Amino acid sequence: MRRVLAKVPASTANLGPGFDALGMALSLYSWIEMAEADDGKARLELFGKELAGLPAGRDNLIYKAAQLVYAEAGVPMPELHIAAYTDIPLARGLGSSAAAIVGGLAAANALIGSPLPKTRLLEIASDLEGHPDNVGACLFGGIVAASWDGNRAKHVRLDPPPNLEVLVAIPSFRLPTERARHALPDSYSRGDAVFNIGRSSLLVAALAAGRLDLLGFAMQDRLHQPYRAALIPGMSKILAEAPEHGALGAALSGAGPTMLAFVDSESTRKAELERFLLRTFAAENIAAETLWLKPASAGPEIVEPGADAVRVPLFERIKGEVRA
Ligand SMILES: Nc1ncnc2c1ncn2[C@@H]1O[C@H](COP(=O)(O)OP(=O)(O)O)[C@@H](O)[C@H]1O
Ligand SMILES: N[C@@H](CCOP(=O)(O)O)C(=O)O
Repeated sequence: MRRVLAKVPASTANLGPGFDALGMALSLYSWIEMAEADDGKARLELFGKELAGLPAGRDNLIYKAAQLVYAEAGVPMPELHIAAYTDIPLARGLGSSAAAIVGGLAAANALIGSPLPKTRLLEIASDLEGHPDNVGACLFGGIVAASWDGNRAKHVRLDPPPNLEVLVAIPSFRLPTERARHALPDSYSRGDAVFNIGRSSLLVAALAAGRLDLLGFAMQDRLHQPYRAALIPGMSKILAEAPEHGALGAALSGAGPTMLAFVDSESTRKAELERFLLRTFAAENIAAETLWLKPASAGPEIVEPGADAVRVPLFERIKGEVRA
């Protein structure tokens, strides 16, 4: 029986001004193991505290994504055995839902011999997620600029500049993306639209050219961060003052509540920046943890055991650690 294991990266969407358009994959991962059921019964095993309480049947996001691959490929849908574990905290703006979707799509596609190109997986993923930014980064790795018209998605992937490190401050509370989208207005002034077009275009060019000195200016946003600030105490102060504490630029990660700062890997001010982020959240009575991450250059990596392998050793080890 075939069995595959997908290692899927986290992602940060928007990067400030690139609302629903820009994303970067991050070195924090979800693991999804998938096989066609030999006993004809659907089964989903969820490991670790993050996935506790999520649907454990065909209504799970991973399972739904897998079903779409079989349907699109015209392959009869078998029952699936799926096991999942994630280090990506849920509903914090680090792309856990994108990782579940992309992992489900990539694993199912690999199981049936990869009939669907990744460009088509991007369209299916954008449809499920509702926007192409973090699914794009999760699928292709690196930095992705993507545009989706509700049917077709086009993207360009950039290698992240060398020397770019990512500090995230992750509050302990969850903020579902859907709720954070409801805080946004239905229309914007021409001034705000022009502001964001300028910053977002400059940001993509700066990232492509390795102009890290421009990030502070280019990451400014008027389309979503100002409206979400009320949901995330401390956010406005972090955006305004992170550069004074050594950040190249700062943004709300995705829909939040995680705050992200880009840092030059050779900076001598990393500890100062980390203290500033934690202190700012603490002043608002928000417990938070920091993580130092790197841009992840790869999308889903598929590990396929040989025909005689019964289980994937790596996933067994992860599950063993989680169960212990
Ligand atoms: N492995 C998973 N299996 C099923 N659903 C998941 C999984 N990972 C994430 N989700 C769903 O995605 C939701 C979080 O998505 P969202 O609010 O967009 O935040 P983010 O993607 O930034 O973590 C979770 O509450 C859960 O419903
Ligand atoms: N462009 C979306 C991105 C949401 O990312 P997530 O990781 O928070 O799901 C938005 O800003 O709503």
